[in-house]
Amino acid sequence: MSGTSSTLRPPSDAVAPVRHPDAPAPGELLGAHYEHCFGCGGGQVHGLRLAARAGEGVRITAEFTVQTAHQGAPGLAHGGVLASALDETLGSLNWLLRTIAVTGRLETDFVRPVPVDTVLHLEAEVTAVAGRKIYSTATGRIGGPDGPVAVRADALFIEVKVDHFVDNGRQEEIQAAMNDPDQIRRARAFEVNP
Ligand SMILES: CCCCCCCC/C=C\CCCCCCCC(=O)SCCNC(=O)CCNC(=O)[C@H](O)C(C)(C)COP(=O)(O)OP(=O)(O)OC[C@H]1O[C@@H](n2cnc3c(N)ncnc32)[C@H](O)[C@@H]1OP(=O)(O)O
Repeated sequence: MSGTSSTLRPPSDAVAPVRHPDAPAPGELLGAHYEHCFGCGGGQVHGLRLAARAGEGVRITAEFTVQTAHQGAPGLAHGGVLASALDETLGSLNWLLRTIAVTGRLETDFVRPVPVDTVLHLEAEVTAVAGRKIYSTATGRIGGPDGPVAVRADALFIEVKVDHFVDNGRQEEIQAAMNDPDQIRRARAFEVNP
């Protein structure tokens, strides 16, 4: 059983997404947008450490290995962790648009159980853009990149300015990020829009 709510259907004035000319080349490993991100950072002991790669057009591929710390039922991945992996993969599409956007809505279908130690092969794509609204979709397959779909999601991301983080994040981490030239460089990679 699956279905997408009407808020995730692009409006009639939506346009096709455009890959930014300075987007990472297809095949390029994207790296973390923030070292302490639960989804992609290396600084979180139980984080997903999801590794995403730029694809062709406005597509991303990513891999994530389910760890013992990610269990819900015995030996099986927690659904919230799988939703996080989908969310992170969809968030990585920001690199291709060179736009900063955050998840407004995420709808997930859990199709097959995902055991611990499984490599989840994720793929995401921007489907449409309407003003600040970015529509996207993702799948997670098990047993290989062409294996059966275990999870899938549709999402609506909303474009924000860097102020979204500066104004709302805890001061401690914001200050540390602002003092980190590498973090500033990564934030700029999203902000330079023509
Ligand atoms: C020096 C510092 C350096 C920092 C550097 C950082 C670099 C970082 C780079 C990259 C980061 C990428 C991170 C990816 C991580 C993975 C993705 C996540 O998990 S993100 C976390 C979870 N998401 C949130 O925490 C959002 C919380 N929500 C909000 O903040 C607001 O609600 C926000 C920004 C989403 C929208 O608020 P509004 O006031 O800006 O805009 P309004 O007017 O409400 O919405 C705009 C349009 O979108 C629709 N909309 C908004 N939310 C919707 C929803 N939930 N469902 C349907 N439509 C929605 C509205 O109906 C409106 O549509 P109409 O223009 O009128 O057609």
